[in-house]
Amino acid sequence: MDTNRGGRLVTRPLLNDAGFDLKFFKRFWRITLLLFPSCKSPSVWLAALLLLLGLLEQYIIYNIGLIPSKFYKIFLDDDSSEFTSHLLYSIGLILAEAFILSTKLYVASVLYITWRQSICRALHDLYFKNILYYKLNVIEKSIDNPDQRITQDVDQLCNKFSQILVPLIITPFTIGYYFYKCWTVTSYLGPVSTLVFFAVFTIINKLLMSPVVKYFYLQQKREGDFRFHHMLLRTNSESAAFFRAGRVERSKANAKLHNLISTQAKLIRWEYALNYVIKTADYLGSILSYIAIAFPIFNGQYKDLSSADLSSLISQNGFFSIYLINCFTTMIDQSLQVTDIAGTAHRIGQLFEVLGKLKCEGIEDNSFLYSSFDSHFTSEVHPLTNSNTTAFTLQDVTYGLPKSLKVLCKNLSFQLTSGVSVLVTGNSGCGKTSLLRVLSGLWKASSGSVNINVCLGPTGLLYLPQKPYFTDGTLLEQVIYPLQERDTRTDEAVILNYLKLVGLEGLVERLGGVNVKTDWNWYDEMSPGEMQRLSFVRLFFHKPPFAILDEATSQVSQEMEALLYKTCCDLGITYLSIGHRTTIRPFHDLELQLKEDGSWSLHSLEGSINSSRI
Ligand SMILES: Nc1ncnc2c1ncn2[C@@H]1O[C@H](COP(=O)(O)OP(=O)(O)OP(=O)(O)O)[C@@H](O)[C@H]1O
Repeated sequence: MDTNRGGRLVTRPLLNDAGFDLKFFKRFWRITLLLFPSCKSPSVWLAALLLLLGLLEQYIIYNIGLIPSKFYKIFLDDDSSEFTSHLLYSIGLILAEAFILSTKLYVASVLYITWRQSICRALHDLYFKNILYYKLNVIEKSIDNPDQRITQDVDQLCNKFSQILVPLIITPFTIGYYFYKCWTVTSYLGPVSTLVFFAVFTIINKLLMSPVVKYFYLQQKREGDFRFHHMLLRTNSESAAFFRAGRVERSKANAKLHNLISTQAKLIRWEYALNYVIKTADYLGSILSYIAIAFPIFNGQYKDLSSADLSSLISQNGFFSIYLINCFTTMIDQSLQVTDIAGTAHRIGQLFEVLGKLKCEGIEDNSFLYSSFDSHFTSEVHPLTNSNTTAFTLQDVTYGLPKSLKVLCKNLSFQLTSGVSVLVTGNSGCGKTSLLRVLSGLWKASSGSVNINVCLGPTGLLYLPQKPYFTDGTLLEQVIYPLQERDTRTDEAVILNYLKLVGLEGLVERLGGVNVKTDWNWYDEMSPGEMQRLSFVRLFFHKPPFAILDEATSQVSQEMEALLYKTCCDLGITYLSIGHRTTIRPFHDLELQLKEDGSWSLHSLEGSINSSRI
């Protein structure tokens, strides 16, 4: 069951989603190899240490369990000399147990973070390779919520597995041992009655658990819906306030709250019944050992024992039988946990599989960091040495929506050469931005060739989208993006000048400097026009020979727009822009007009120099 198809709810992956098929085992094996990459890896040593601590813990628990029986014997024998030594021995055992327990928890936590780091890194290596993150999130929709799989599922898997690993190995042996111990005291009665008792309560528990689990996950879903509604309003509170939308928002929030509360009420009722059964089992379990031992005592099997020895034996048996029940309970808990772990491992394995498949498909990314190749999209990355470089050439390119037969543009041929800026026009939805996606290799052209001769990125062809992208970090980090400080020499004075040029010096004042640490969410702190101006500062800072401007000035005034285009010209940046305003036409040499029927035309802005129609 996956309650998170919409990407905003908590998921509890269940094995039902996966199924125990060959693929499942392959995925599980892949995760296991990541958890234990080699015999000498730290996780193997940590797991071995954990196992050793688990065995020691069992030994100490056994001895602690026998402490009361020994005390009974000491008191009934009136043996004061033994009392002190047994007391010291008991305190020693308890201290040792406390030490082992906390060390075990510590080692399990270290193991958990080691595993989390190695799985997340392996996923990051694939996810951030080229543009796989885009492909997976936007085009390849075969798996849900990759972000949740990386951030939550990996965490759950590592956390649960680190806790369960040792009990999973040890519990079958402890069950066998305490079964035998019970048998030696009460013959078959003790172990069999424990087993029957356990089986009966497990069945009742299981019957009551089903509705509790169902309503628990429904509650999680409703909780998510409720929170999401408040989050949506928080993010868009200004727009809602302009609408004076308090009444409709309140009624929607109340409807979500009502759904949540009614589910919680049902959950509470089922939990009431379940708790009643659990408490009954707890207390009945504590007297079960007396029922089992009553038979051999009343049958005279222990009539030769002194009162002290008999009390001691009764106490011992109490411990054996309660611990046996405890072991059975642990085993059931483990089986539930194993189901969860298997489901989560399946989801993570699936993500690895899809990323691996996409990687093999060879998504192109000739950014400044990487360079690769595919049949429709070729790159010959070279440094720009002369002023007549062609940034890209499109030859007979036909493109459409991914995984769809809808064609947006047919047999398009044109190029972007330095000094000749191109304006792309056309009605909304005709495929202007899609052309940029094809150019950048995000979408594949269905036919024709796209030759990119420069690096996609700040040293070759920089892209400025309509909605600028800002990451977290300082103002300087926004400007130098997608480079990092270690990749480039940054001159704060230059950045400051550009900020002043576009009228953003106020930002520096608010932040206290260009490179002052801030926890700003940049989208909340700036107006859309300011974001676009800051985006241009990024362009001016990098001064690439070519730029793609996708309605990058739609939110600024015409005066500012003219200033931004003029500065591009002054800096020698040749651009391909998309824009609707007629005022930007003078800044371009050619117009590429896209039509809704898939045809196109290319002409000089002073007069047509070339045109084609299909
Ligand atoms: N990720 C996507 N998956 C499928 N279809 C998409 C995707 N993004 C856009 N489209 C569709 O592709 C078509 C062209 O979109 P595109 O963004 O290229 O239009 P546009 O000409 O830039 O429009 P506008 O001027 O409004 O920005 C539209 O019908 C749009 O719905």
